Amino acid sequence: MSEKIIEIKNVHFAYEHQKVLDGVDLTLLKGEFLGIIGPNGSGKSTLVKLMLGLLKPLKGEITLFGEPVRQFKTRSRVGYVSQKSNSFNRGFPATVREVVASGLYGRLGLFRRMKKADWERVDQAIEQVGLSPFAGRNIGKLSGGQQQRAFIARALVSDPDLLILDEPTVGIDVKSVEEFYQLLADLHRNKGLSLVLVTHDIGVVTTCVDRVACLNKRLFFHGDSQDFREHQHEILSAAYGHEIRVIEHHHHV
Ligand SMILES: Nc1ncnc2c1ncn2[C@@H]1O[C@H](COP(=O)(O)OP(=O)(O)OP(=O)(O)O)[C@@H](O)[C@H]1O
Repeated sequence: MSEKIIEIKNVHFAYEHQKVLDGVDLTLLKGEFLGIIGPNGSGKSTLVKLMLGLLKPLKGEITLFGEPVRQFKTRSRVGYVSQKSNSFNRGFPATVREVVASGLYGRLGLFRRMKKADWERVDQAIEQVGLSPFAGRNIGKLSGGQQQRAFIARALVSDPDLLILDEPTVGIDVKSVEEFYQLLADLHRNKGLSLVLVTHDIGVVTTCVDRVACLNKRLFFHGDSQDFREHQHEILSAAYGHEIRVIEHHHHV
């Protein structure tokens, strides 16, 4: 059987008195690409923070690479790009190379000097996301889509086995979004990376990912994207609470 990268069992969570997650069970196997969808405020980012051990469940268990997440120490195995990564101040004084290098600090310790081999890894990660021509440019002087690629490179520089992306395409134009999904599909296919993508783009989950989780406090669906496609109308109406029309996207990945 494939290795379980993430296992979430009967997880409940509340902020003060507001119940946000109610009995969620979810598994991510090695090499899987999971898309998490759900309406605004349905608990997606909270679930991601629980997966990362940044929040503690009220009830239930979460393991990462087979270890209880709160005790998990090998942080470099997990790359995380949060929703807010790209709300960067235009004047922020760091180059793409420096921002990407900061992804190694967790492993190296903030004050250890970067060696030549470390800078080579940085440049390799920058190349992987197609940003080599911008490596020396100030991060604030890139477009939103390019900045997002820089944050992916920062998450990739420690060579993680798992990449978690929380709504990474907010505020990015259609063409850059297409390229971005292409990049994720390549990483998934060619590097065997396990991926979790939180998105509002239902078209993407029906075309790019292997597995879909549809959340609104509890899971309304967790299964293969093919099954999701066949039943998406019922699943989405149940989870979003009203009839929604899915606009078909054709992502060429
Ligand atoms: N730090 C917090 N303190 C109190 N309530 C919070 C906090 N973070 C989120 N919430 C509330 O918990 C609920 C779930 O929020 P969460 O961010 O997990 O949803 P989401 O599905 O990621 O939403 P969106 O799609 O809008 O980003 C929301 O009602 C939100 O207002």
